[in-house]
Amino acid sequence: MAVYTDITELELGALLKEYDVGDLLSYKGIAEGSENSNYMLHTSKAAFILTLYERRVERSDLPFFLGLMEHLAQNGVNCPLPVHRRDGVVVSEIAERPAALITFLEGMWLRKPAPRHCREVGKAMAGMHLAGQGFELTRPNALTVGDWRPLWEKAKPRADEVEPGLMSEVEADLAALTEGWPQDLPTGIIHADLFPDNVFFLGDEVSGIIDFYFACNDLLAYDIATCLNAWCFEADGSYNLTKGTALLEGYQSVRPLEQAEIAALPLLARGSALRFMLTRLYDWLTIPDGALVNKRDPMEYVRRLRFHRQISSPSEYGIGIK
Ligand SMILES: Nc1ncnc2c1ncn2[C@@H]1O[C@H](COP(=O)(O)OP(=O)(O)O)[C@@H](O)[C@H]1O
Ligand SMILES: N[C@@H](CCOP(=O)(O)O)C(=O)O
Repeated sequence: MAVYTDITELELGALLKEYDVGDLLSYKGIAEGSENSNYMLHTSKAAFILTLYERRVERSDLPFFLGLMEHLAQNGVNCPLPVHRRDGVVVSEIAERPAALITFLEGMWLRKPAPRHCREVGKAMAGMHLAGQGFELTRPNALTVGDWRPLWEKAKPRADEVEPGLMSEVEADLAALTEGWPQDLPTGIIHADLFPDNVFFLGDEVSGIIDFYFACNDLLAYDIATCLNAWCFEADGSYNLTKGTALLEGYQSVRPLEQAEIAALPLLARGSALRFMLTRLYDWLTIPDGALVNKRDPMEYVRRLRFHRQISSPSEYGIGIK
């Protein structure tokens, strides 16, 4: 689930008076998601999502996230559009949380994406990277290579509870990634959490991208690495080369990769696997059992890490260097 904060009809009715969105007809909490509280709203004019920002979202980052959605939507990306209040402001407050009203996107996320969907998400991601050019605000990635060590130090003492030997295994990854992390690759706006649950489809077409709350300026190819991890592995932990090839071909049909980006993929994929393993591990160890929050299995990403460690060429992901 992700409804950390309850809101009353009275509070919501009062909030909606600030907007020109009609009268409240119904609202309900949305079980999916993990970071923020989300409510689905129907008003006499349309359907909306109200997000209350809860966990890893800093209030000072909201102008970046909401401004980015507006910029991307204006530049051809199907993503939610933040609704401005009558006074022009987009960040409101309800139940002592910062909150924003955004437009509702049709579609559903795919539990079992096929190669054709991976191709489409590759295209959509490249389109988003191009559309991000020209966005005037910047935000450094708060979960990149230099941020992994402090997160790891918090989880490390109990890591072997999850899997014996994990502590030394991760230490070796951190050392290798810190040493070899690429610096001189093309940068821009990345989504940084483009998992299947953040991409909506209508039939076989991408109908929208949501959840920009990790978006930042970073290496564009790092976003691709995250997608390879999130879209191209099977439930048994094996890499699906057909899906990887489709995703990379889809991406390149919109934005061809530089040779250096292709060469860096194994390291970037390993780094991205470590990043998601670390946040999952931290949550796994700190969120009490029985809490109404989706706890995601860190071992899924430990297995990805093991796969990336033994890669000797990007061709194993489905792309060759010329
Ligand atoms: N703009 C939107 N249109 C339709 N549904 C949305 C929209 N934004 C969020 N949702 C719904 O809310 C769920 C959680 O949203 P998400 O942004 O992923 O939350 P979190 O940041 O907590 O992970 C999504 O899986 C989807 O069902
Ligand atoms: N995608 C991340 C967790 C963030 O969840 P989201 O619901 O905000 O996409 C993971 O799988 O670890």
